[in-house]
Formats: sequence, C-alpha cells, structure tokens
Amino acid sequence: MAIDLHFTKGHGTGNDFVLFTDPEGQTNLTASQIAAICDRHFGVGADGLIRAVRSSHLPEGAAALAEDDSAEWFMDYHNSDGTPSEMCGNGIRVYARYLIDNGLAELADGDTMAIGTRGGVRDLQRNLTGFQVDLGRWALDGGEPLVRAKNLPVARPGLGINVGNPHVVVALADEDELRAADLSFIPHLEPEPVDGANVEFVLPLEPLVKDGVGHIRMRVHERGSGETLSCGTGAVAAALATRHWAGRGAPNQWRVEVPGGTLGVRMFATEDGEHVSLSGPAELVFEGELTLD
Ligand SMILES: N[C@@H](CCC[C@H](N)C(=O)O)C(=O)O
Repeated sequence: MAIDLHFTKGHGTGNDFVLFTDPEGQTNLTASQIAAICDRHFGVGADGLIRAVRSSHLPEGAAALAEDDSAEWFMDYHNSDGTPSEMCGNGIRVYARYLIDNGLAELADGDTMAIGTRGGVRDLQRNLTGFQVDLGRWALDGGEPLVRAKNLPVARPGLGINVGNPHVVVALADEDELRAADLSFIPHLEPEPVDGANVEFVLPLEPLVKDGVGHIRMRVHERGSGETLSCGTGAVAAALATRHWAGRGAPNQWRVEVPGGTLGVRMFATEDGEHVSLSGPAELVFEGELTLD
C-alpha cells in the first residue's frame, strides 16, 4: 500500500533532516524506505530522518529505552542508510524547532522542553544561537582505536567517547591534513567498535584557548550517513577529547567550527556527575509531499 507523507526539510549547521509527524506511531518505515527518502539523487535528500511520535504511542521496547514518559514527544531518528541511532545533537534542535513551529509543543524563554530519544530523555532550552540541549553524562568509552583515512599520511590513535552515541576522535597535524582527508570512504578503525562509530577529525586552532573558550575545527564521517557538514554529538565528542588531551586547566567551554557553521559546547557539574551541552541553530527550510510505493 502506498504511503503519503507530508514532510518538512530542516537543518542545523548544514546537517540536514527530513521530518514528519506520526503522533500515534502508525507509520513505521523500513530501512530501505528511509534510505530512499534520504537519497540525494532519487529522493528528498538528507543526512537523516526524524519521525515525530508521541512517547505514549511507542512500542513497549522503545518506550523503555526512552527511560521515562516525562517527554511528550519522542525523536525517532534514523541515519540516511536507514539505521537507527541513539542520539542526534543537531537533529534534536531541529526537532524542537519543528514541534514548536507546527504547534505541537511550546517553549518560552527560560523554560525547558523534554524530548525522548533512544539514548534517554534530553532537556532543551532556547538560547541566543537557537537551542541548547543537555546531552547528559558522557563517558570515555571505546578505547583508543587506530584511525586510518584515505589521503592521511599515517594512522593515528583515536579516543573513544560516548555521548549517547559512539564517537572516535582523532587529532590531525595541520590544516592541510584536515583538507586532504578523503571522507567519502569509511575511515578504518582498529579494532573496529562492535556498534560502529562516528569519526571526528579535529584540528586544535591557534590560540587553542582565548578568553576562556577553547577553539577547534573538525570534519566528520558519520556512522550510517557518511561525511556530513556537521555533527552535533561529534562536536561535543571533539571538544571533550581535546580538553582531555590538553589536560589540567583546559576550559569547559568550546567553540567548534564545522564545514556548515559553528557550534558551542559546555561541560558543567551536576549532582549526578559532569554533563555536557550543545548549542547552535535550527532551521526549517521547506515542506513537501511524497508518496512511497
Ligand atoms: N548528526 C548527528 C548524529 C547522527 C547519528 C550518528 N550518525 C550515529 O549513527 O550515531 C548529530 O548531530 O549528533
């Protein structure tokens, strides 16, 4: 049976998404249908797809993954190849904008909106750049796999970091290397993480810290989507890794340049350990209709 979808296209620093509303969770797309929608030549084209579904209408397993039912809306996120991911840092801001602009949620300045994800419930607030999301506790997780990428002269040890989804961050020597890396090929990790990983190639900028804010530039190869213009959770992982490498006295606030713009990252203490937040813009670009056969 054909499926008709009214969709919206949005992006956060060039990381783009197709969004649609399915409040009662009746439109469960297959991986190949998601890949067809995200295809840049034969579909709408996007790095990922976000289905807006009420948490109360999630299948039992997914509802348990959302930890609790405090979030009215769940972000059902899939990469462009149709694989699900636990979290998407740019996607969740764009999702908040989508819910608000479509009258599905309200968020006044200073208030907090809870959104369910496979990685847990996450809190968002408006800020000057767009939205800020608390990504919760992070973990040094995934070891230090050796990273090889096409056109990079040597293999380098990366640092595994989990911010809800898995990342491996590797520092490069200079701007030439950052430009030269050919990320149309999947970077090779040794050992290969069981669940795969998003891989960030990071260049600490000069000066690394100015007015108490750390400054880095990065490119990313996303698990399930390939090279993208930005990855919010990747920017967070890159800032955490750079702070780790910089050692004592490194700042808790970072500006991360990605090919699609700039993101902000902040680490802060809470009662249940250190949390990390991401801030940046969220834009809706156009709406349309599509039919899946
Ligand atoms: N672009 C996202 C991350 C999307 C998920 C990722 N590809 C994965 O599989 O974990 C972001 O902005 O965080």
